[in-house]
Amino acid sequence: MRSPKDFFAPLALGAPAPVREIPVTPSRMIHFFDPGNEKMAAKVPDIAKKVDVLLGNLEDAVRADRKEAARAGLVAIAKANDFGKTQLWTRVNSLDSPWVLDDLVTLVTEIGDKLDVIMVPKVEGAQDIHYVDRLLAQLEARAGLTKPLLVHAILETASGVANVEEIAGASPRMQGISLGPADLAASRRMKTTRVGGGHPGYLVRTDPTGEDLTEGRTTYQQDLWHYTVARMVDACAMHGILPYYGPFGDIRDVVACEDQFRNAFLLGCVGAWSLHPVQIDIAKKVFSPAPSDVAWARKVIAEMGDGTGAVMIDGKMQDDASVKQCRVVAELADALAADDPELAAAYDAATKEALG
Ligand SMILES: CC(C)(COP(=O)(O)OP(=O)(O)OC[C@H]1O[C@@H](n2cnc3c(N)ncnc32)[C@H](O)[C@@H]1OP(=O)(O)O)[C@@H](O)C(=O)NCCC(=O)NCCSC(=O)C[C@](C)(O)C(=O)O
Ligand SMILES: [Mg+2]
Repeated sequence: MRSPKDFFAPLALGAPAPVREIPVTPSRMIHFFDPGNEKMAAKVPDIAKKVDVLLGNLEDAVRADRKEAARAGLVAIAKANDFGKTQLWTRVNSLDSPWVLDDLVTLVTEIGDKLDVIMVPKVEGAQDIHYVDRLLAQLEARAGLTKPLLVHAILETASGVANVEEIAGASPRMQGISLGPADLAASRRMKTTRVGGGHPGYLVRTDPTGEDLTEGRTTYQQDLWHYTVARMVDACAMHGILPYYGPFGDIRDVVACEDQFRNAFLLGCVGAWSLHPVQIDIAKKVFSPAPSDVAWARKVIAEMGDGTGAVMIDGKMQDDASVKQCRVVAELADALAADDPELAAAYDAATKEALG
């Protein structure tokens, strides 16, 4: 464990100083693509205009014999394009794989100035982040980078969940954490066979009403990921970094995808992954606060004055704590609206109506 006094010191001579605050730029959807897949890569310049984050994936979902092609494809795409405000991230191979060292060396030295965040899969504990932290500092120094790369961990092993607080605080590079429900399910020996989402067998049932135990008993499906997402959100909030729901593998089921994303949004996540173009708009809709919620938040803030005391608004008690929640929603809305005139107009129209 580094001394708190050294926490913000660069880990290699010539490496840029770590950031003190994680930049909070919109990241409602982290859009995954395989940079070695020519069809997908061809769509990337257009997709870049619609997403907050583009992520060139090198890990799972890329076949072993396509790993080098994916890495080279990402280098070529990053060199050939300027994605403007859209962030460019990558997911490198896992730290125990034969590919990760070349992933890091190649990407940082070739396109380190174009990359914002490096996502590290299957993180088990702070030791994995420390390894990446030092290596990135050495490579940044070699590449002459002036802006430090940030690190995002995937929470997808049982030990990662057990150590999530120390992972979140392991380095000033830590930008955020995403839930990885598929590997996490396998690591925990859960009996699901899907990538994220619920399971019809995970339910509670109302009590019997008579002798027949099968009659008239409503069941309610429960959220398999509630505990993990809530714990991840706390760990991230404690360390000033950002939590994300990960992938929803049933691409066809856009309805359940929206529900899963919304649960994560309400619990504190700032975004989710889009694996297919159809999931981009779902994430945009869910992770941009609804105009009616923004209008309500702005109304409470306006009526609460300096934010202290207690008042009744539309029959509901408001005080310091509710105005703080309203500020979370209103500040997020302002940040998103700053780059999105359509959203700005929707928020302003709803506010005008609410304030009368
Ligand atoms: C699901 C798949 C196979 C369906 O791919 P498809 O070709 O069958 O779908 P489609 O509907 O036929 O595609 C229509 C068009 O969109 C294109 N397309 C399709 N997807 C994309 C995309 N993402 N970005 C850009 N373009 C895309 C596709 O190439 C096609 O182009 P075309 O019209 O010219 O023929 C495909 O969408 C895909 O491979 N997506 C990415 C999958 C991925 O990255 N998985 C890894 C993340 S999840 C994970 O790792 C788990 C975790 C966290 O680690 C853990 O929980 O443990
Ligand atoms: Mg995984």
